[in-house]
Amino acid sequence: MTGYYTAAQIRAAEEATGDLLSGGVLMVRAANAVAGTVLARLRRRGAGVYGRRVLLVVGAGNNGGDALFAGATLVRRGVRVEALLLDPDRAHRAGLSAFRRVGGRVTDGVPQTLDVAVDAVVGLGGRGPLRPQAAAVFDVIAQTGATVVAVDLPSGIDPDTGVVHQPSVRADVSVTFGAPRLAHLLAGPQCGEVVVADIGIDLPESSVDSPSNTEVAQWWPLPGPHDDKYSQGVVGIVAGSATYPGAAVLSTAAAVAATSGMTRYIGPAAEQVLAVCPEVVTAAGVGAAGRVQAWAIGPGIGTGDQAHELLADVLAADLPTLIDADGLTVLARDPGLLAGRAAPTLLTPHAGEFARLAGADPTPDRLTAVRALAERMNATVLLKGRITLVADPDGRVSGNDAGSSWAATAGAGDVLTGIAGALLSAGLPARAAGVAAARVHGLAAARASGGAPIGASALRAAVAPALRELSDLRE
Ligand SMILES: NC(=O)C1=CN([C@@H]2O[C@H](COP(=O)(O)OP(=O)(O)OC[C@H]3O[C@@H](n4cnc5c(N)ncnc54)[C@H](OP(=O)(O)O)[C@@H]3O)[C@@H](O)[C@H]2O)[C@@H](O)CC1
Ligand SMILES: [K+]
Repeated sequence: MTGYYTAAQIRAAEEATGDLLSGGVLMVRAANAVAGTVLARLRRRGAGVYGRRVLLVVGAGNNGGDALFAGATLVRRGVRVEALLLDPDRAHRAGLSAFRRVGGRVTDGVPQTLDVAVDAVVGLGGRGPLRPQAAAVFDVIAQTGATVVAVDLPSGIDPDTGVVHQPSVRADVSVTFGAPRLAHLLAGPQCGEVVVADIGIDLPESSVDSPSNTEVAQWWPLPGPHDDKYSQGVVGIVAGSATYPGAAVLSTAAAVAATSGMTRYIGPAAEQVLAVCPEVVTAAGVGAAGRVQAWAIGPGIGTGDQAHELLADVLAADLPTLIDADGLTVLARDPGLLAGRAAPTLLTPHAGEFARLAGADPTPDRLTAVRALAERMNATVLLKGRITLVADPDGRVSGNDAGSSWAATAGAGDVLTGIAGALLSAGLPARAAGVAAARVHGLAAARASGGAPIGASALRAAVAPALRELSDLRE
């Protein structure tokens, strides 16, 4: 599990090292990591590092200090390094003299040919967008095609909220120290590859995390020798309408693909569902469904009285329940439906449904927004997006970077509902079910796409192959 931290948590851990911080040891370690990353990127761009060109864009604080010490190391390796000081009077003193001592040069402009640009404008002390002078420098850098290495995190991105201010730096790689910051999850696409260097600081367990693929594989309920259809979970799907049977087919078929438990379907699209998945057991209503271990309700059910009645029936059963799409619209009008529930509830809104439930858009600070809604609804909330965030009412959050936006297609949410519903029925806690489903959804989308746009049917069909690949990671 990778944990993500606030700037305050990182600063407290640095301070706890005492002499290591005040004596500059932490900064030397950080600088070594920056130099190592720059050297690795130079090699990736071509043979040898001698004579290759690197520009350090240096701001007023310790983030710039990291770069200047790293620059000194690079100069000693024969790299041609120049430093552009945005605020010369406030540039890190010791760093600048170390850089100058070995022959590092200070410059006013961006060289025409450049291999690597180091963004050391701001790190944990950064607030707001890139200021105009720095923004102009990075505009010119973009034209050189240089690899951009961010020290700690790209400048112009808020370390704690991940808000990507405009303008800001977009990095190919971010090298950070001790542990990743919240921004590395929340603004993942802007950070590029994230390299975490050990500088010898100790951090407590984080309340924000993201599982590895191996962890997701280990959570996934795969049948053992003593399992039967009940021990693998029975999920009841309430979805679709006579006019819109597609949502029913997608969510039910995804549930069938996700686990080897049993899938029941309740709704008016039974015929269409059975045509695709004959293994599904259909029933006339929630009360007549027989044994169910978790419910997933919402896609395509409409938002009228009948949908309200279905949702009320499902929630009254007090089993683990996922609510999506139309189900969320109904719930937003009558949040009292959740009152008195003891079983876990997982709400899976996209930004628009989120706004209906919360009364406000989840952006720009999605982490704070999703936590607040989870607390208020006393339910686990999965906020969809390129970065999916799943918050428990107690404030713990798990995130998933889909790695691409191929899954942003009509019906993709129905597929997620089926996968997460199946995991709930197998007994996974709501947050784990949500983040694991989001991970497999993203892997399936990448697999189905291969670089071309996809529809939700292709995504659904790729769930099984994605799971097969994942199960190879189980120990
Ligand atoms: N402490 C240590 O030994 C270690 C520290 N480490 C490193 O230090 C970094 C934290 O350093 P830090 O605290 O000095 O803050 P930092 O991010 O450099 O900002 C400094 C100044 O920038 C300014 N500024 C703010 N926003 C701005 C903007 N948008 N655009 C332009 N300027 C802006 C603002 O000053 P202002 O101009 O507003 O007066 C602010 O005071 C950390 O990320 C890591 O890299 C590691 O080496 C481990 C050991
Ligand atoms: K930076």
